[in-house]
Amino acid sequence: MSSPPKPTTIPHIVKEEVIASGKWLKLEKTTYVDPVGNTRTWETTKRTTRQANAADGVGIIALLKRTLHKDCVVMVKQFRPPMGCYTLEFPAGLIDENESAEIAALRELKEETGYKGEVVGVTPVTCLDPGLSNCTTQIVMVNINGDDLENTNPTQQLGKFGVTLLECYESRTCFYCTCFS
Ligand SMILES: Nc1nc2c(ncn2[C@H]2C[C@H](O)[C@@H](COP(=O)(O)OP(=O)(O)O)O2)c(=O)[nH]1
Repeated sequence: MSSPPKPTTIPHIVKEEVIASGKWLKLEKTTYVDPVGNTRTWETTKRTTRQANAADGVGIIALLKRTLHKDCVVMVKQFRPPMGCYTLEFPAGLIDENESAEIAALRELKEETGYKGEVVGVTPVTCLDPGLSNCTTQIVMVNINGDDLENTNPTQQLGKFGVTLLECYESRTCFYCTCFS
């Protein structure tokens, strides 16, 4: 005879204790009740910089549009200390205090690539690595008018990002890309 099923429980957080804290990140021990009613703990990382009611950061899918060129997705190459190597990424950054995702995206795009863009869409807040961290992001879609004089010779404000353009083979999708710098 099988044992009777445990009653289902609404999972919830019991307490969050800080184990270690730095300037940018903290490690917490999260005590929670799981969906079958067991009390358990989880090791959780969080950013210390999170603003109330906002995602931690933005990721920017920026499409460079120029006459007589295929559209290009703008990527940045940068050295990432946690990886110990260079990575090729969508431009991204943290949302500042009192900043919207849209404004943060245009600011970060300008800083990292020199391009001035126009927001054409933004996703809801989404988590990034929920088994590790409560970090969240919003993906912001941006068009760049590459024919605009201020976008013909963009200069980065921070000077530490390598800007790479991925050319779109298909005008409607950007899944098949070739790389030139
Ligand atoms: N996780 C983590 N994040 C960091 C650390 N130092 C800075 N950051 C954050 C702050 C910025 O939003 C972003 C880039 O920092 P940075 O390279 O010092 O850039 P910047 O201050 O030159 O713009 O990363 C750091 O040591 N760890």
